[in-house]
Amino acid sequence: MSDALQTLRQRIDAVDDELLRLLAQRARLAQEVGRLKQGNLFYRPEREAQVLRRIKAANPGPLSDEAVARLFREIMSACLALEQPLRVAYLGPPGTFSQAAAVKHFGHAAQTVDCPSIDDVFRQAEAGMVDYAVVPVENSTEGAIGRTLDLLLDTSLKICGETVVRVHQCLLRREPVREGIERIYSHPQSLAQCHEWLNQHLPGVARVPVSSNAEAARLAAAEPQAAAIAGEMAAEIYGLTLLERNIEDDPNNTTRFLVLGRHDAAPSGQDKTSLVMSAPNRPGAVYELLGPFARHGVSMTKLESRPSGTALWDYVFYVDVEGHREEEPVARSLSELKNLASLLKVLGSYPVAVL
Ligand SMILES: O=C(O)C(=O)C[C@]1(C(=O)O)C=C[C@@H](O)C=C1
Repeated sequence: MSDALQTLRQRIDAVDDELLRLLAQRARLAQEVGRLKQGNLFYRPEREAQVLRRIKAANPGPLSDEAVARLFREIMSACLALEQPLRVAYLGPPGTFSQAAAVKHFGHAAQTVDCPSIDDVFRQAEAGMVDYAVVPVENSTEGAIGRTLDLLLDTSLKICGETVVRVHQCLLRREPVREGIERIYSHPQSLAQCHEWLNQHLPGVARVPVSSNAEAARLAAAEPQAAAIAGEMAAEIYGLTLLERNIEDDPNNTTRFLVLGRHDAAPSGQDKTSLVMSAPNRPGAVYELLGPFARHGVSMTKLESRPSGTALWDYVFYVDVEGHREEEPVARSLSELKNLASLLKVLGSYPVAVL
């Protein structure tokens, strides 16, 4: 080993020792916070968002803001696990983008619990079998996830966070070559998202829709002539070779997930409030529902309508606005809306996704 290399590695070792000492100091402080919180909520989404935002703003480089935020996410995850280990339900099986979303939001110290359906994810959290739930709510190419919106209408759970995952699809196979693939398994949405790539690179190969990308990976692991389209994490879990990365036709393909718990979040300084409302059946009623937000200068970031499920042509509106329900402009808008809407349910106020 050259002298220069040896010296640099010695200096890295010294920095690592110092980092370790500081991490232990941070973990002990978090334990003290945990003792103060006894009987209260341990997971504090607003505080975590503030820590990550502060770190990104203070980042001197050369690591990217994203990289330092990911590191601090894991540090907080490990510190929180000392206070209270968390269980988080997601739409399984293991290896789905929902699991990636749960890990991205809570870090690797949280225990993720796979559920067979979105209904089951809600049920597990409602019944207190898990502490939090992570559910997909919208995709940039496919639009709203209807089942999640429908379940939000009746649940006792509150939205306490959001996270956004870039959906990068990969071609996975047991054999390390592209030749000889006879069929490709994937979720119908993923097959659709990779339509052009498949036409160009694997024309004539049968596309077989299955219930999830992870299920596709599981099947491909058992069949030498098959391949799967799934996320990178499925390759490791199911022992497959990653033949091609980023084969989705739209490179910005993104899914937004909601974090649900039995509480929402305190104001973090940069928040969203989600609500669902419906208008009485008379001319101009829907228009009037939007008035309070306009009058109080509250920006709307999403408006989605769904059949109410009660009467024909009766709709409910899912709305996201900027700001926290405890902050004056949103609070005033909501109190005016109470008199205008035939249904008004605040689904939660929560920090805007940082990572
Ligand atoms: O500040 C707190 O309330 C803590 O418990 C500490 C800490 C952290 O590691 O910074 C850990 C968990 C919480 O979700 C938020 C922050």
